[in-house]
Amino acid sequence: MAIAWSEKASSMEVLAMPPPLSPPVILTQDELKKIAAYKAVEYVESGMILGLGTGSTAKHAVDRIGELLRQGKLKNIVGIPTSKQTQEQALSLGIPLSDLDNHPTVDLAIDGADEVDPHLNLIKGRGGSLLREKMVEGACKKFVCIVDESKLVKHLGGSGLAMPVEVVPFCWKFTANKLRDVLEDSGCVARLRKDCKGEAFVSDNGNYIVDLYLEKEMGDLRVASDAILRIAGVVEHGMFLDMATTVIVAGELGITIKT
Ligand SMILES: O=C[C@H](O)[C@H](O)[C@H](O)COP(=O)(O)O
Repeated sequence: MAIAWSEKASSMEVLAMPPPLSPPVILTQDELKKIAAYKAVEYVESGMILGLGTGSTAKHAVDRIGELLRQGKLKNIVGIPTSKQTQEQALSLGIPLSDLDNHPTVDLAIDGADEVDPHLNLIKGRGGSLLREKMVEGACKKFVCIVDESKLVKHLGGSGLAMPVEVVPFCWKFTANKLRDVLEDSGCVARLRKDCKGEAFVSDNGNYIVDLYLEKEMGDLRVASDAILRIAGVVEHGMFLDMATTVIVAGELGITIKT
């Protein structure tokens, strides 16, 4: 039985996969995402107000919730989508939807992440949905994050991929330069995210995304978070600190649940 992480955790549960068949079954990354998502949906109970995450992992969870509703195994669910994309998916599956104005407290949210550190801090937003995700997941009693093992990092930014920051379009270069300056000690490079046509990517909220690439660790994440949020022009960043209550990791050797 393998444990994906050896770092400090308040509790850890490792669910062993059956002994490997011969020849061993190699699961794709998408199959691992689906395994994590289905496991998370086991936490859903009838009558819950549910935060519905965004991205290729969360999509499996939303599909599964729709399936269980159709089968009558779940009842009276109200979904709070974290993006227009998830809203469309949920509507197509017949999941009743609402919003935070009408349901300011959410029982449970299930969502993916781009990076997970050993303390369950996350980077999210590489799909561009970080602001609504942070609002919905910040309103949750329980936030179950679902990832395949490729998302595990020793420290946030450690994958070498982007740490997204949502900014207002007005003078975005000014804001991007301020972001770079604030994270100068981490060797920060700031780039405006572009869409497939080479135009500025526009979020569901009409904002731009500046992607930060870090050569070194950010140090104290709370300090970095506060410094970023103090920049006029920043709407929100993709660090989700102390928000996930559970992380379900699917890997080749089984599922690991960290709380
Ligand atoms: O903006 C996108 C969201 O934060 C996603 O939850 C995150 O990027 C993970 O996406 P995926 O499950 O597709 O890797």
